[in-house]
Amino acid sequence: MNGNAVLDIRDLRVSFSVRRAGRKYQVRAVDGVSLSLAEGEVLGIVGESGCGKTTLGRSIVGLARPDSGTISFKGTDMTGASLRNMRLNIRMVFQDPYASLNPRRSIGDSVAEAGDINGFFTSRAERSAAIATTLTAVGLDPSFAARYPYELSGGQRQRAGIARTILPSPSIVIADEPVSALDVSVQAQVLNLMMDLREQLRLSMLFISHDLGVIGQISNRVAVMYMGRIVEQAATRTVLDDPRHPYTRSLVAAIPKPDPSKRILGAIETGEPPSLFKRPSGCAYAPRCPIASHRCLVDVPELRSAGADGRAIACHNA
Ligand SMILES: Nc1ncnc2c1ncn2[C@@H]1O[C@H](COP(=O)(O)OP(=O)(O)OP(=O)(O)O)[C@@H](O)[C@H]1O
Repeated sequence: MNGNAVLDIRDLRVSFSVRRAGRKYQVRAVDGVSLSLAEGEVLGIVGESGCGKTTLGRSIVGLARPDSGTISFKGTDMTGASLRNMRLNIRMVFQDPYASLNPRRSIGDSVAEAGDINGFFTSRAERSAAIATTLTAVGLDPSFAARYPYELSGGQRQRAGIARTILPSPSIVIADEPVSALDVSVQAQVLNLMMDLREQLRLSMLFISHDLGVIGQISNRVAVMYMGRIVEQAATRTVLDDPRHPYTRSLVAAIPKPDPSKRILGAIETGEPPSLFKRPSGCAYAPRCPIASHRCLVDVPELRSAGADGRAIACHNA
């Protein structure tokens, strides 16, 4: 395992049994993912809808059961065992704060829930003070404790959703598309809040998004996912300035750039979007890839380190 990693994932596989047109399929949502997250680091996970990003995040917080592989927090494997206290160290912010805020509970009760379940507060006064401090930390007035989710705007609700994940203060936050459902005008405010909290609380973060532009603003490193696998991983600047995997190139090309000299050429995809029901036998990206060769149709490329900057790529031809 990586020496200073707070989170280390090895060969994680998560699949679902799905019925379609009378037949039973095994959908491999996460198909052999390995990654590590260093203390204080923000690792962006990017890829299009259905590539397995959410399933990866959910399995780390114990909401999806892995078929195999290991998930270690500071060196202790969390798969299998019921390690409730350990789970408090890793919390998840969801795209839709309604998914984590119970509409019938006050914001204060929702924010305190993990602390309540785990006997974190020794008195009512301590609990109220912790709620007030946490609401203030996410930019909400302490009076929001008495309100209900329907009384809040989208941005305020996501702030409350974030407050819920930092009481008690965790080591790692998994943020799953935390700004995608918000108006563009409030997206930057919530991203800034997450960056401030990361610094103040010394959080490590897995930041999941389909939008490489958003990931670029917030992450130190990026892992690009395609059909359940990581196809390229490198420092954020390296990925944005010099993407090598043809899929990463198409994602970077899709970020609007005013300067034509910065546009990436030769990144046009062909073919159908992927379906996990028809996984190609070789490289999963080959049917859409502009540089695919015969080998790509039969031989699945492994993620291999490529270059001194920590870059790894899974491509025969990049
Ligand atoms: N509980 C489930 N039962 C069956 N299939 C599932 C389940 N959860 C996810 N899947 C399937 O696993 C695949 C990966 O889904 P996942 O939500 O992890 O992808 P994603 O990249 O997060 O996409 P999105 O951004 O649309 O949420 C998809 O094909 C999805 O339909």
